[in-house]
Amino acid sequence: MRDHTKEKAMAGPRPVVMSGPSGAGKSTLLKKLLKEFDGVFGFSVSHTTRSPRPGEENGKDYHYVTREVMQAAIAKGEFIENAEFSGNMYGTSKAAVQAVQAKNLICILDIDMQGVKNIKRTDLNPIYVSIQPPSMETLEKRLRDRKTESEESLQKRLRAAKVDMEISKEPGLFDVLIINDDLDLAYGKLKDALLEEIQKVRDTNKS
Ligand SMILES: Nc1nc2c(ncn2[C@@H]2O[C@H](COP(=O)(O)OP(=O)(O)O)[C@@H](O)[C@H]2O)c(=O)[nH]1
Ligand SMILES: Nc1ncnc2c1ncn2[C@@H]1O[C@H](COP(=O)(O)OP(=O)(O)O)[C@@H](O)[C@H]1O
Repeated sequence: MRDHTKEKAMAGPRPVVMSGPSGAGKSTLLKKLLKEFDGVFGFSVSHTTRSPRPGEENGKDYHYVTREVMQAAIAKGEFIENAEFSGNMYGTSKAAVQAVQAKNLICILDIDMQGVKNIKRTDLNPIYVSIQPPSMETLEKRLRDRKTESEESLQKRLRAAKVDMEISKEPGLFDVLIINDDLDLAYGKLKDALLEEIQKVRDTNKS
């Protein structure tokens, strides 16, 4: 039998996939994590064809590209996964994940349900975390209060959210399911779920 121990160790820490409806609080939670655990987590910067929101930075929140550029890159095999969400393209490039893993950090991917299903077919072997809102009403309120979406975009996101919330119940799809009601409580649960990996990275990077 081949010894995979070394290969696994060389592959570094397990990535973390965060998924859940738009407006559930994924960005809020992962930003807290990146801030508190600087030098432990790194964000996989996706590509998207949607326009940047005020305050978002190219290369930090997303790589903002045209559909043509994105399609060409996908055709060249540069993406691990890609999906169409609410009328825009989104995708994780191989380079985005490699950039984080090269630093021996836990790579966080913020991806939709199609992304989750496609990542399951790869050898990335992440921890799958689902972030869910307490209810559709709360989700709608949060999305409206965020003031980033047009009415049309908001309705598309709410429709996608209903589907997401149903599929998320599928047994075995996620390792951890967190209801983001009280933010501090949800963040505490997220940290608890990732504690073991956090400790591993700290131990490895210390020595
Ligand atoms: N499959 C996939 N989904 C992504 C990727 N990047 C972002 N998403 C998802 O696309 C959806 C829309 O993201 P965004 O436009 O930033 O809106 P927000 O979730 O409302 O902040 C969310 O469900 C994200 O998780 C990606 O690289 N691949
Ligand atoms: N636990 C919470 N309680 C109240 N508001 C929240 C909570 N978590 C996130 N929010 C707010 O809800 C909105 C959606 O959160 P966001 O992180 O952008 O979601 P996502 O990245 O999943 O689309 C944001 O305006 C955010 O500040």
